[in-house]
Amino acid sequence: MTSSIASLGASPCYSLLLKQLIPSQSCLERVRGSHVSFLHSVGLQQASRFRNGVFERLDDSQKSVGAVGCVSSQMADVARSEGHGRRVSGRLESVVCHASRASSGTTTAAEPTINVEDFVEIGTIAETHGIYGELRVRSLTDFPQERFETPGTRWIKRILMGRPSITQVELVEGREIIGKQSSWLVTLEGFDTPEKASELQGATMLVRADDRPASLGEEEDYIPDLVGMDVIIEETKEKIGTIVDIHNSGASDLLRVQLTASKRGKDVLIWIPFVKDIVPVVDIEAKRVEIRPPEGLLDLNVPSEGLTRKEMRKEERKRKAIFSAIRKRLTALGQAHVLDGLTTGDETQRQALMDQLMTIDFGRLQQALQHAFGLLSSDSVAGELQPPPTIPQANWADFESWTNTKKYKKRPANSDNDTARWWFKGLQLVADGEVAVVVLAGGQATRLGPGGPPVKGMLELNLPEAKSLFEIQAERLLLVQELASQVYPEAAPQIPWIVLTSDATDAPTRAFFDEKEYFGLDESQVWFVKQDSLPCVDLEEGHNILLESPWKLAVAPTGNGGLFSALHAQNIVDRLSEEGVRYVQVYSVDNALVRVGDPVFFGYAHEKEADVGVKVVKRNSPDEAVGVVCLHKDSEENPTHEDLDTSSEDDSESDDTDMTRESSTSSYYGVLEYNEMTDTLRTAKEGDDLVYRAAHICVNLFSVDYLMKLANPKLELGFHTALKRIPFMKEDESGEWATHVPDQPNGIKLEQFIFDAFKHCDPEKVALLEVNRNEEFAPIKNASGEGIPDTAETARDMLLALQNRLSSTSPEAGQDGETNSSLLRAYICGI
Ligand SMILES: CC(=O)N[C@H]1[C@@H](OP(=O)(O)OP(=O)(O)OC[C@H]2O[C@@H](n3ccc(=O)[nH]c3=O)[C@H](O)[C@@H]2O)O[C@H](CO)[C@@H](O)[C@@H]1O
Repeated sequence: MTSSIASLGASPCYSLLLKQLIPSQSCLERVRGSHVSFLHSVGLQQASRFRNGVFERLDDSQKSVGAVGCVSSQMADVARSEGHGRRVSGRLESVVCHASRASSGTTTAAEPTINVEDFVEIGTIAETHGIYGELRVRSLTDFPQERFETPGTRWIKRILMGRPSITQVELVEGREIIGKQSSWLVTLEGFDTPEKASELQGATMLVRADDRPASLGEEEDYIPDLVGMDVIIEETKEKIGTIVDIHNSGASDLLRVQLTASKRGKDVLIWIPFVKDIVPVVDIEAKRVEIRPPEGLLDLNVPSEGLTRKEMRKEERKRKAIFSAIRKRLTALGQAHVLDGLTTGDETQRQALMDQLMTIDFGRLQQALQHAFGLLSSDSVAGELQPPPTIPQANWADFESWTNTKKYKKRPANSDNDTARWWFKGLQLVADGEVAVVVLAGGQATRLGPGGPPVKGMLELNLPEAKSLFEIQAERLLLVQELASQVYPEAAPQIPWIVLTSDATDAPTRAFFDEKEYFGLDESQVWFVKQDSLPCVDLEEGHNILLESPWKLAVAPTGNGGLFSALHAQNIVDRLSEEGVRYVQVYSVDNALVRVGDPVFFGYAHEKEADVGVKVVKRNSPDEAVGVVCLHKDSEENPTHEDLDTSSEDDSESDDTDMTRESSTSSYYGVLEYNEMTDTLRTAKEGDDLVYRAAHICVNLFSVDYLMKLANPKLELGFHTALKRIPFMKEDESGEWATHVPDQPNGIKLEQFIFDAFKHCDPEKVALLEVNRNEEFAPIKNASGEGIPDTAETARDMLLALQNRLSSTSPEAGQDGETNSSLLRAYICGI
């Protein structure tokens, strides 16, 4: 019972390989694993800590219920996403094939009832392809050739009328699509038109569980074999529970184990890393695994033995009270339909719905809707608009020639070369630990299409050495740290790199950083911060919340402006301030040329005593999909920097009345987003130039003082609406749940935009800086394609062009400052 799992990540020979039919990365990729990713993956950071090779539980008063709730909610998520909900509940549910089978080509009604558990999932059907009804399938199996190329019988699982329906189909042929993720095009008999094939969009493809794949390798196990196995303590031979599922956290596999009721209380589930050190014996014949749990592992999430019945009843009452408040609120908001799932489904599904409801701030949803529709019903660009006055430029051409002289290592106090002066001031701020960087890597990454990676930052650019966006950005951070410590040798700066993630991107991003060993950065300097999500609503009057299933609300991340509430909720701004950080650069992950930790930007903002910094480039054409920076002279009721001086604590008394004061006039910077601009503004010209030509490239800067000010709830950013096609389920008049896949936008996602935070800053404290688009702006917004702008290919070409241009001016060999100069070039090139 004393073995440590701290060493597990280091030694692949400890690993057991899983061949599995549920989502996984390749087996070899999953042999790593560490306590950090394990804890993250099960969401237990707050309930436990790992120290000296031992899992410790935190303060008894907080941990148990929270941790159990957290895990049960995660369980439910995994169960839903992998379609194993019934397995968890331990019930075999008979599923009657529905009438829809008859309309599905060659589907058959030969079997009146089918057990879901007789099948395993091999893929999900993403979309139709071409005019002959081909279907694009995302592989969930380790045997894709066998499953998607070999003709024969397969099965399709859909949710029809709120229930799983399984139908038989015949695979005619299939072929692989080369891309970042496994994806296959398959043809199914009878589905020979796009219309017919579209009936299967969103469905899951199955094979019978007894349809075993080709032989497994040594020490490889088939996940369906593991489920249901007994879990035995190797040392004592005591049975402690049963495996109910396997979850792949990206970095390692985790066994979900239901503890034996008499031992640990009812329905307690724990996670056990599936690595050889902890699970040394897997006996398929005897249907048992033997484990050697590190101290403390089995106690995670188990209700404390110290928790008295009274305390447990108290917790239960508290939970009921919270839930009753949610019910009332939903009823008052006219959204009580989201509770319908509580009267159907099994216990796990109902629990999942309850857990999700408890995580949603419905008051915030209501405010967001009011704000968004207020904004829509009035003219969103009301008030007087002006382009910004003359914007200073970062002049790299001058800077480059300057760095080729022996002055490079000097620290000019007052250079008349602005860019050089800003650069050195910025390096000093870096050396003194006064800067941090945020990468906006939340959202849903849907625009890169089905072949794209799960997270934009993982996108690899096809450079001479393939590198992901995250890697390019991390290297720049390392370079700028190095450059600062060469000029200030006493310093060894570590710039905090804050990674904004969302529900969709959090787990894969963490796993990727783990797998890539933080790209050479110190793990402690990378801080992950997950943004909130809000429910999506339908377009119709009343704006009902859309349901993904009877037990799951459709939710979406709150836009990149969700950064601010996430930073405050997780105390990041306080932490930055305590660590002496004064400026934070915030940039979009999808810009391949972004100068991460740019000393010029920091130095410039510092010199201007700015609270907000905004990099812009000249807008290419009226049709370019970029927001434009402009100055508003507005008259409205919302508070701006002139209405509120939040620096004084004493303001609190007058706050409420201030909020309802009559409108005032003030000016502030903002960005008109490309899809919110009128044609007149978009195309307005002054001679040959566009009037609104300062394109927002989503590389901004905020002082920590200003971030503190934004914590004032009255300065919460407003919400914008994004119209989307959102598949949903709805109960019809006969009480059956039906899936709807709209072909037109039917729903609304509510989003905050990062640049709306400029509004609360005195324009005098906003420092705009024009940079060269060829050097600093290579956005990746679209999936690759002939003539398509802003793709991985266009970004790669820009990086290579910049590198070629700079290498033609390489410093002379042996010249003083050569090393620094080449580091500088590497920083400027980005590769
Ligand atoms: C709202 C916003 O900033 N729009 C800017 C964004 O447009 P764009 O249309 O790219 O804006 P998106 O909101 O899609 O994404 C911007 C960045 O924010 C991140 N993200 C997005 C949503 C979310 O909930 N969480 C999150 O972190 C994305 O990962 C991305 O890194 O970049 C363009 C330049 O390329 C600018 O001209 C636009 O003004």
